[in-house]
Amino acid sequence: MTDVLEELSGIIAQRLREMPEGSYTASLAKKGKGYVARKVGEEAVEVVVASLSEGRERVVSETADLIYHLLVLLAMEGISLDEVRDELRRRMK
Ligand SMILES: N=c1c2ncn([C@@H]3O[C@H](COP(=O)(O)OP(=O)(O)OP(=O)(O)O)[C@@H](O)[C@H]3O)c2ncn1[C@@H]1O[C@H](COP(=O)(O)O)[C@@H](O)[C@H]1O
Repeated sequence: MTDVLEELSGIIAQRLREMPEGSYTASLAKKGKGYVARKVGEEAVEVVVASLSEGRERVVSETADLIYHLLVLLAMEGISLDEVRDELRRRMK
């Protein structure tokens, strides 16, 4: 079974290459890396707020938003999930 993060990263990379009409990823990319970076910050704050006061379902939903936006930012930086996996592996005790 394909890893969902891997699959989503592949879809995001395709959207960034093809920039199709109606794609939210393409619309983010058009606004630039600074905008996407700020979205990652906003989504992170939404995870914090959900965790402090909105319950676990909202935490799961906001975490999914955060991970999606983070994957878009990584793709725009040219960083693969494998690079992040390698870094996590390197620091694992
Ligand atoms: N996983 C996601 C995903 N998670 C969250 N979001 C979008 O992220 C936005 C987060 O909501 P916000 O209220 O923070 O943002 P907004 O007000 O809609 O937009 P802004 O004007 O603030 O940028 C929503 O519009 C969600 O639809 C996502 N959009 C797309 N995907 C997946 O990404 C892939 C490519 O999608 P498209 O680029 O749309 O084809 C597909 O597999 C999608 O399922």
